[in-house]
Amino acid sequence: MATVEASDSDGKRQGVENSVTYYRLEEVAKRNSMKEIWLVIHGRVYDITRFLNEHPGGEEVLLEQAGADASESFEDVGHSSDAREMLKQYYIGDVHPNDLKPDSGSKDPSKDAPCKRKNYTLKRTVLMS
Ligand code: HEM
Repeated sequence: MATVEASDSDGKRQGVENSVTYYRLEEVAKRNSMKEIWLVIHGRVYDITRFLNEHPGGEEVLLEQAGADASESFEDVGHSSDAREMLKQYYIGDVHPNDLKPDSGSKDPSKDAPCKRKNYTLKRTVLMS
């Protein structure tokens, strides 16, 4: 696996807080099935395999973004702060610095296809704003 432990250069872990695992985008791209599904949101990598069945927006939209940068579609939906809080439990590391786009991957229209699910409602956004 092409990962780099930030605090692991001498082979020893120096404490959990300082340890970041970096993933290359090609590594993330392989995790694109129901068996294992990773997403990138704002430069962070999430293993959402066990969240698939629990996602209130359904598993289909997550599978559409599997292995890719879902920053734009995640924002397009207008997810609540609860949803953002949930992200933390699926966080596994950061995108490798060499693969980061200047804007952390949130605005590249060629890569970030907007969520393709038709007619999802934004009622939560409206209610909450
Ligand atoms: C791991 C990342 C994600 C988490 C933790 C998450 C979490 C949630 C949660 C908690 C909700 C309920 C509404 C809210 O609280 O905002 C929701 C709804 C929804 N999510 Fe996600 N979501 C994630 C990724 C995505 C992605 C990548 C898409 C792509 C389009 C998506 C599409 C939706 C849709 C369509 C709804 C339903 C909105 C509605 O009908 O009100 N989600 N999500």
